[in-house]
Amino acid sequence: MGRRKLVVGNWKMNGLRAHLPQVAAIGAEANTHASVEVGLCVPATLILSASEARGGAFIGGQDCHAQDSGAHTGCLSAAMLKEVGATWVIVGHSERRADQHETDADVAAKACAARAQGLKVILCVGESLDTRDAGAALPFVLSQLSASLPQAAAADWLSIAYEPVWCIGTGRIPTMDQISEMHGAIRAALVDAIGADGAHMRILYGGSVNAANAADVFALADVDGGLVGGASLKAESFGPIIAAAAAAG
Ligand SMILES: O=C(CO)COP(=O)(O)O
Repeated sequence: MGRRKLVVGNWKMNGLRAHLPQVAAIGAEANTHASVEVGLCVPATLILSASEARGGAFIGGQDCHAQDSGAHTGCLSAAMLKEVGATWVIVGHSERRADQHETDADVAAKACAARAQGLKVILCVGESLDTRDAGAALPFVLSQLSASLPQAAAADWLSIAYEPVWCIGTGRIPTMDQISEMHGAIRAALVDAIGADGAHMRILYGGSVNAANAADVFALADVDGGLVGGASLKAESFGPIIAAAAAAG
């Protein structure tokens, strides 16, 4: 479908100014693989300096509030992220759904708020191990997707990340068949929900992506790239993942 591969690092609560050389090195890797869109979602404290060091990579935030401003101590609006250089933001990461009790409706509202500021959005979905073991992964993820999907969802500003919770930071990944099945089901659900544009929306896989498994994952039909945690913290581990996406075309 001509979908450009998208590979995004999620630094989570990692990174101080001392790590900015890694942003520059990853930005340089991005420049050598221009066929791939590369980004880094860094802690909010690093967005400004990372956006000055970013090279060919875009810089994003890891969450935003659904409101533009107000009495929400400790929260950041999409406008605030944008002002310091973010062009993308992740919403609905499973760690926020678990730790901050974010609901599907919260996630949809955050995505809309980001869109209103002109930010591009990665919306995360994924099942727990219990749900997977109960044989309910597919219906769970599809229902989470449908309830989290923002109004006016469109491929030019929204991407989906399938991140099974049991694969995040565990070194485990689903089988290639399981990833294919889920991405195919998400693709069909997107086309169902938003029409033909759903065929253009990028669907990323996330959860223990590394240099050893990236080529196999990125070769799957409906996998349009990855959302990478631990392996994105250093250019030496993220670079080969970017290269694998470039090779997968
Ligand atoms: O949660 C993730 C990215 O958002 C995945 O993290 P890991 O790549 O460290 O498993």
